[in-house]
Amino acid sequence: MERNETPGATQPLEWTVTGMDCAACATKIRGALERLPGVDGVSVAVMAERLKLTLDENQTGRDTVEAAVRTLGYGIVPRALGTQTADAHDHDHATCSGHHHDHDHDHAHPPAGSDTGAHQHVHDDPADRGKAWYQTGKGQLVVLTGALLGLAWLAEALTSAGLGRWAFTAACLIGLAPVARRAFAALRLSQPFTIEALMTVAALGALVINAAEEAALVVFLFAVGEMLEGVAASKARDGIRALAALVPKTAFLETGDGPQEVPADSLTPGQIILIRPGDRIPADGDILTGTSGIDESPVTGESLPKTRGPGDAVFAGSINTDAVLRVTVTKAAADNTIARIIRLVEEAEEARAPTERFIDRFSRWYMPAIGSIALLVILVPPLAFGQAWDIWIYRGLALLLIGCPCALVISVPAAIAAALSAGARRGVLMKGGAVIEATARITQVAFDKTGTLTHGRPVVTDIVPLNGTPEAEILAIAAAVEAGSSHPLARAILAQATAAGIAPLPSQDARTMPGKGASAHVGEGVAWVASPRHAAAEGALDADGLAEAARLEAQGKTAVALFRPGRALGLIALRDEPRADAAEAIRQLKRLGIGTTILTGDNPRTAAAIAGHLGMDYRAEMLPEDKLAAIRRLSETGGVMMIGDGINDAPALKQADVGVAMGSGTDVALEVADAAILRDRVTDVPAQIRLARAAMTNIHQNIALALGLKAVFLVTSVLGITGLWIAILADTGATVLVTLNALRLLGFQPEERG
Ligand SMILES: Nc1ncnc2c1ncn2[C@@H]1O[C@H](COP(=O)(O)OP(=O)(O)OP(=O)(O)O)[C@@H](O)[C@H]1O
Ligand SMILES: [Zn+2]
Repeated sequence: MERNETPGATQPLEWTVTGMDCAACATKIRGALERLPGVDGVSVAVMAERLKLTLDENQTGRDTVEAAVRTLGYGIVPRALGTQTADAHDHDHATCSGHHHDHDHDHAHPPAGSDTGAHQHVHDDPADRGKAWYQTGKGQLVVLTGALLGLAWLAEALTSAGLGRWAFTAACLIGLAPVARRAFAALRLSQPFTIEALMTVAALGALVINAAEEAALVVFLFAVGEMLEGVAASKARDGIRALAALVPKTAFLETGDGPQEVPADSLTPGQIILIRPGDRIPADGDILTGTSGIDESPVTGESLPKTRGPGDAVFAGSINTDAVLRVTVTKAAADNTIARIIRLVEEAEEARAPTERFIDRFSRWYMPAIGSIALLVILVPPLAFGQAWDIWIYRGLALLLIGCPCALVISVPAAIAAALSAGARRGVLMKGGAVIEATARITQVAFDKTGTLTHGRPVVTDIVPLNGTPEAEILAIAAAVEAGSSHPLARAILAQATAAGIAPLPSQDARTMPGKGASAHVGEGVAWVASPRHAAAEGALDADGLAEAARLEAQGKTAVALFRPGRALGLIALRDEPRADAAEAIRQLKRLGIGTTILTGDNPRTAAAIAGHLGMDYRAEMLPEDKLAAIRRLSETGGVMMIGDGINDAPALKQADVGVAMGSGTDVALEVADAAILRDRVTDVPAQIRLARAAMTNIHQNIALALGLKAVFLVTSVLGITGLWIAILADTGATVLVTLNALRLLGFQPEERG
């Protein structure tokens, strides 16, 4: 293993424990590490099949933790904070770019932020990733125990009775050795109740009561189960990781003497790259020249190519379909959108759902409880009722194997990992199991209007002069005021001024009043662009002006007033078209039994026009704090989801049970909310809810399946109907069934059917 000689010794380190295929193992190690004496500052997160340790850089603590992990029979590799496992360095090159600029520098360049290439290689390769099943440790145990079992059967068939029994005993002991070693290691860390311990006791016990053949079979089946579980668990995770392989390895950098091929992860913001038609885009950037169709399906899940031209943003991993583009790089490889999506989903897999935490606590007493019952079953009938020891020891041992909580422990994380991947591949990102659970319980969805139900690209439709102000002057002053604002209305007004060839006047002291308007010092004094209501409240808009604004608003437009102290200069009307699929989305939500409301800062007439068209409730003229209060009130009656564009709705998004940011490419969208919808599709809102509901149904099925099977075999074991190998088969079977069931979610189609 490679030690992490990171300078800056006080930095917390992330270590990844490898070689674990089973969430139950992970839970066990976490238990052990959390109770290690003399180690502070360790935080442990269980991921699908590995464990992430974060510990303060403290040499003794580090050594203790490392030693403990190794004693338990696992590997441990450092992972410096800020790096990610998302990079595709070890992935199959055949799946990359397809355009053959594969070069030998593919492996040479770690992304910015990782300290050496070697680490990259190490932590991108936890234990057995990418190996065929027979090359993994668990696979080899299966082959070994299987071969020994076969030999033992052969020995029994071909030779006299005695030899067969010895062969089975040998097969059992050899296969059991690595398992027993881990059981003892855990015991030393005061973890007596582990799966390995259960297995070891059961197999040794079976040898004692002369059931050598069955003991060998049990060891073999245990090995098979562990391996299958590992294969299935890594499937759930690979779905999202494969995205990274879509970013090409190299890029054509524009240099003084022509284009030069360089590694994609050496690109830095500001560089200019050339992208040929048919190539995948190697970096996030803005188009400098060229107009082409861009297929963004890997990033946003949107399969229809969109036409993008100068000034538009493009994402790494998208496909440039028809023309040469020159693109200015805006993000280094490590924080391009696709890397952030992958990192987000990986982190989301760590964030445990409430159900998962419950299962965790449950399995902590489950194993000891079953262990005690097994002991009673062994002791009571022979001692109290003079029954034969053999029979009851055998039944007790079978019961012990029932105590294995694998299926239960893996039931939740497997489903969650699969659901997160299924969502992410469609551009619906959810930050963890808790978000999935909350989404499944939503009864109300509140929409912000601008940029969510509408395109968020209003255009100026009318300019109404007041008090004899010329139109050109209205635009010039309004544009000057709005130059300091990023509000969609402000951008529309600036765009209109540019289109009319009017330069904004110089301005100073620009301010914005959230939910009301903007102001600045322009020319002779201060000027405002604000809602007509605010203009009237300031005494600048008279009854005639208000009536004129109302007339525009009744047409579904948004009117703003340009005014100076006590004097209105004009009205500007803007129109923002509803998204084509908004009505369909609202209809689908209703069919899911979910109430819908618009919460908008816009005026009631415009809001009514859109709400009426879409068939939903509305609340208008809401200041940001009113939206917050409205969400709070809605959440008294059930789960509330708030959909916003992630910029000015941050408080409301936080307040809601599930805050969803909508809109492709909005940087904040990925960070601020509980979930993000990357394609501009309102129908992804009902899709997200359907996916979450499907995930919860899946989780409940899994829990019922795991507990149900255990309950059945608990009874049949006590009654002596089923024996040792059925007990272990039931455990393995349940684990595999549960994982396979979870994997169904990977293919879930959240779009409404029929
Ligand atoms: N920069 C601005 N320029 C002009 N008017 C503004 C500006 N900011 C806010 N307003 C006025 O305040 C009103 C409310 O703004 P707010 O940003 O809260 O909501 P909105 O963007 O219109 O709609 P939604 O709340 O649905 O996103 C706007 O309709 C507009 O009349
Ligand atoms: Zn198990």
